[in-house]
Formats: sequence, C-alpha cells, structure tokens
Amino acid sequence: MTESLPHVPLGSAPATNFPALSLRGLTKRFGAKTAVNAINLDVPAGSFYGLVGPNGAGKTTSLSMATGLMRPDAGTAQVLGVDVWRHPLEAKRLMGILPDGVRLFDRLSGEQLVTYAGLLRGMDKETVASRVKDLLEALDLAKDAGTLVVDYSAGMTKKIALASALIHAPKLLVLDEPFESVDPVSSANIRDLLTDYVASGGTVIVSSHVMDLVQRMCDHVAVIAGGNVLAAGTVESVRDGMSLEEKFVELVGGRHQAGGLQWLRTS
Ligand SMILES: Nc1ncnc2c1ncn2[C@@H]1O[C@H](COP(=O)(O)OP(=O)(O)OP(=O)(O)O)[C@@H](O)[C@H]1O
Repeated sequence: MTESLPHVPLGSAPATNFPALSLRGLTKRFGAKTAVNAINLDVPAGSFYGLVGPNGAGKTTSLSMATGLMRPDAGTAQVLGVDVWRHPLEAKRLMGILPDGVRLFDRLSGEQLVTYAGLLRGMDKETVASRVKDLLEALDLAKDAGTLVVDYSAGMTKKIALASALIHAPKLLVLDEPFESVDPVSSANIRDLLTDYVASGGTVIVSSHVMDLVQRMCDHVAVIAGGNVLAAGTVESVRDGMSLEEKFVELVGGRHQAGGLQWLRTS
C-alpha cells in the first residue's frame, strides 16, 4: 500500500478540520481490470454526500476499501483523520456501514440481529434494548421484530441491515444503495431519519442510481465512472444549472441512438 500520500484535505479547508472521509490514491485491480483508479476524494464532515455512477463504475469497490471491507492495492482511506487500514478498530468505531449485497445472520429474528449488532459494539443491554425498539419503529419493522431475517423481503432485509448500522450512533454512515427495494413510505421515513442525523452533525455517504433522489437529498455529490472521479463538489456546483441526471449523462455518456432492438417490436 502507498503510505506516503499526505492526507491534507483538498481545497482550502483548514487542516485541523478532518474530512469525515478522505481517500488518497485509492486503487483496486481485479486481474487486468482497474476497478478503482487512484481516486482522491474528501467528504466534508456534516455533509450528506451522494456517490453516483453507471453500473460497474467502481462505487461499491471504493466504498468497500474506504470502510475496511476490501484491502486496497494502493492508496489510503481515513475516517475523521483515522487511517482505516492502519487502525481498523478505531476507524470502524466511527462508522456505520450498509454494504451492498449484505450477508446477515439471517437465522436470527430482526430484533435479535440488531440487538446482536449493538452488543457487538460493546453497548450495555438497556441502551441496546431501548435503541432497538426505536429503530424497529422508525424503520416500520416493529410488527416483524420476531420474524427470522431469512423470511424478510429484500426491502425489509435492507432496513434491518440499516438498523444494525445505526445502533451505535456512528459519526459517519456509509450506505451502499440504501433505498433499493425499499417501499416509498419507508424510503421517506429513512430520508427523514438521515436528514435529522446530518442536521445533528453526522455525515452520510450514500450511493444511488436515482439522480432525482440524490439531487433532492444530498448537499454534495461525486460522479464516478470507469474507476475515476469525473466530478465532485456541492450538488449545485456539479450539476451546474442542469438537472443532476442531465449532467450525469453529459459526463458519463452511453445513451444509445433511438431505434432500439428491431426484433423486439411486436408490430
Ligand atoms: N470481486 C471482483 N472480482 C472481479 N471483478 C470485480 C469484483 N468486484 C468488482 N469487480 C469489477 O470491478 C468493477 C467495479 O465494480 P463495482 O461493483 O465497484 O461497481 P459499481 O459502481 O458498484 O456498480 P453497480 O452500480 O452496478 O453496483 C466492475 O467492472 C466489476 O466487474
């Protein structure tokens, strides 16, 4: 791993104010394929940060390396000034993570799973019990608290994984596609919960394919494609007068000419 790259924030932020997440030269190759190409990114503390990019852009790989789930080939990741790969325990204490394709202990009930996540974080039983109750209610899962996670729908599984990421009140939340499969009412409840969390000083990083949602919900955004950061900054500065979706298409390209698949036409 490259350790020599300095972790000074990009731009003019004061050096004493660490970004919530700072990536320098982060790189991952799978055989001949460079999935993440030496990216640099600073996520300001207290921001609601969207990460967008086409399929295969390198979002999940970047977030996995940034959160200590996948070892980078090169580069560094710091959470609030703590190096994720040199001091993993300290860094992970600061983070709540909703990984993509979550693998959970699905023979536990939803309530047991979130309780387990809290106890694993070293929290006392009473605090865990009270937060589990709050979280199950906030995420519309109270009536399914006793159901085994293996019997949950995709959206319910996403929500119980999110509850497990929130239980220890982390300073940084890293959520890979948190709204995928989640119904509109629960999505709105989750958005409110995250907005409150950011208003109280927390930082959220969320990857999503829904540009409209990112434009409305986030204050910062990074556009990633082909393992590179194409644009990053405030949503206003990145979209530059267009909708985020229009800007995304302009940056990333890939729209096909009208005409489509002739053989698929039924008349
Ligand atoms: N374990 C792996 N082995 C080999 N290639 C991988 C592996 N994981 C990811 N890749 C490749 O790395 C690239 C980036 O994948 P990644 O999952 O990070 O993209 P993504 O931006 O999260 O995509 P999506 O929006 O479709 O979820 C892709 O080309 C993918 O095929």
